Formats: sequence, structure tokens, C-alpha cells
Amino acid sequence: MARKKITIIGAGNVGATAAHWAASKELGDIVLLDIMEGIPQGKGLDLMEASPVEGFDCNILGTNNYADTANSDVIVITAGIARKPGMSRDDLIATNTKIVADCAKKAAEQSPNSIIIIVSNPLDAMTYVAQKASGFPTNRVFGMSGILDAARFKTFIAMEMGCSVKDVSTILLGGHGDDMVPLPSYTFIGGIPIRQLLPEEKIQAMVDRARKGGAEIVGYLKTGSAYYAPSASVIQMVGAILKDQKRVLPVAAYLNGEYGYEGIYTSVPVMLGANGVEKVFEIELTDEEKLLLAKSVDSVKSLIKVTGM
Ligand SMILES: NC(=O)C1=CN([C@@H]2O[C@H](COP(=O)(O)OP(=O)(O)OC[C@H]3O[C@@H](n4cnc5c(N)ncnc54)[C@H](O)[C@@H]3O)[C@@H](O)[C@H]2O)C=CC1
Ligand SMILES: CC(=O)C(=O)O
Repeated sequence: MARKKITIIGAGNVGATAAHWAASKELGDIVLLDIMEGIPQGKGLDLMEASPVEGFDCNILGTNNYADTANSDVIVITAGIARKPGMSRDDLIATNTKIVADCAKKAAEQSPNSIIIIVSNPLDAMTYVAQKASGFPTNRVFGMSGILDAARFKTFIAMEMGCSVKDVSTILLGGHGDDMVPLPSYTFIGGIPIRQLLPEEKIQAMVDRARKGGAEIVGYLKTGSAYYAPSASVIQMVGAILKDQKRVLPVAAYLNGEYGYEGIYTSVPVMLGANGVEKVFEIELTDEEKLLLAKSVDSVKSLIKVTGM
């Protein structure tokens, strides 16, 4: 069987670390593309030279040329810039819209049957931009944030309980911002509802910490944002697609009337397999949860508006 081909666009912290996880899991051959000359080539070769030590078999090519990405099965877009002093959020969106649209268009031309996963921020709006720029059907363009945000929530719960992270399960909805919607009502520890094990104030403190999880890491790093957990999260999605695992995961998926919303991307539980988003699950929500989701979707809508797409 031919090896799968994964292209990662943006060889910065998230992109290079995603290549590392993908290689160590032998998910396929990897093309690492960046606009900076030498960076993807150097990081790609360095990672490839780890293969005899770690014992993984895959080719890793660093490049600045989209022709090298041809016939990829999955394309991960992490390209973009972070907000700099003096730059408004709208300035950032304008710049990243151009970058993400350009990357998605060029990558889609080279790999017309591929699946595109967006990581670049602001996530939900950039996913919308990539879908428009690629012209791909919406089941083949979606974003990563829900797995990361849920992973942060699960980590804090395991830390609080002193239990294994493996026994914590949850669902999280909404945009990748401060008003994302972690759902304690769908959170279980070894099958036990979290509200039977922890007081509400402790649960709400962890909900709040998860919402601000990205900022917490930036506060420590100062020079950049999180990349280990984000890259692990996107590679979980890549694995689910390439192995047709039918995983049920929170993904920034296109909504076609589900939850009462149409024409936007936001995180909801989906089934992820070889055809990308194969099913969107609509779960029951309380009135309060519906209001929280509406607030988050409003934020996503206003970000999409700024893109002008
Ligand atoms: N969705 C999520 O949950 C998360 C999203 N992010 C976002 O992912 C993006 C990447 O983050 P990092 O890797 O930490 O940033 P980084 O600055 O380390 O890497 C970005 C890379 O993109 C490259 N790039 C810029 N313009 C390009 C273009 N036109 N074509 C190809 N490459 C280009 C840069 O040269 C750089 O190497 C950011 O937008 C960040 O906010 C990061 C973590 C989590
Ligand atoms: C950077 C980002 O989006 C995060 O760490 O959540």
C-alpha cells in the first residue's frame, strides 16, 4: 500500500512539532512548507536524521515550493503571524486572511482530492477563509481547536482529581476564544458525572481556566504561544482521517442548520474519518448552554465579517 502524504504549511512552532508527532507515529511521508527559505529544509532534514535513532520510517521534505506538496492526502495549515504591539485584532485578521487564503488556494490546486485542516488563528474565521479559497466541499475543510480546548479542560480536571487523564471525557462547543463553551454536563470521570465528584465552584474555575488556556501559556512563554498540545491535537485529527478511524471529536466544522446555525464554522462533536467530517452530532443543551453557544457563535460571526470573504 502506498504511503500517505501529509503536507504541513508553516514550519514554525506548531507546524514543526506537528511534523515531529506525525513522523513518530509513522502516519505517512511529510512535506513541510514555509515561506522562509532554509527553515523548512533545515527542520525537515533535522527531523529525518532523528529517524534512525527513533526508528520511524518516513520521508520528510522541507520546501518553499508548492509543487512538492502535490497529491497530498491531508494538508495542515499553520501559517500566519501573531499579533504584534500596535497591531489591532482586525489588522491581524486581515494579514492572516491573506496568508491562509493564499496557502489554501495553492495547496488545493496541487492536491484537489485532499482534506485541509486549519490551525492558524483566529481559528474559526480562518477555517471559513480556507474553505472559500480552496473551493473544497465543507466536509473536506475544517479546523482544530476543540480537541486542544477540551484537552486543557481534561488536564485541569485530572490535576484537580488526582486521577488519570485517560479516565476524563468531555464535550466542548463553540469558537476558539474566551467564550468557548466547555460542557460540565457532558463531563465524566470514569463514567461518573463530574458534578457528583466536585463542587460547582471548582468546576467553574476549571471552565474559566480552559477558556483562558492559550493566554496562560503565552503568559509563561512571552515570545510565542502554545505548540505541543496544539500540534498533538491536529495530528490526532490527521491520524483519524488517514486511518479512517471514525473518531468522535470536537472539530471546527461547517454548520448547515445544526444547533440553529448556518454558514459558519465552530467546534461541535463530529465523526472524523477518511471523508473528513462524516457526521455532525447535535447534542441536547440546556437553555443556559444554548445562550453560551449563541454568544460564542456571535463572536465567530463578527470575526468572519472582518475577513471580507
Ligand atoms: N487553533 C489552535 O488551537 C491554535 C492555533 N495556533 C495558531 O497557529 C498559527 C501558528 O502558530 P506558531 O507555529 O506558534 O507560529 P510561528 O510563528 O512559530 O509559525 C508560523 C509560520 O508560518 C510561516 N508563514 C507565514 N506566512 C506564510 C506563508 N504565506 N506561507 C507559508 N508559511 C508562512 C512563518 O514563516 C512561520 O514559520 C498561529 O496563527 C497561531 O495563533 C496556535 C496554537 C493553537
Ligand atoms: C495559540 C492558541 O490559539 C492557543 O494556545 O489556544
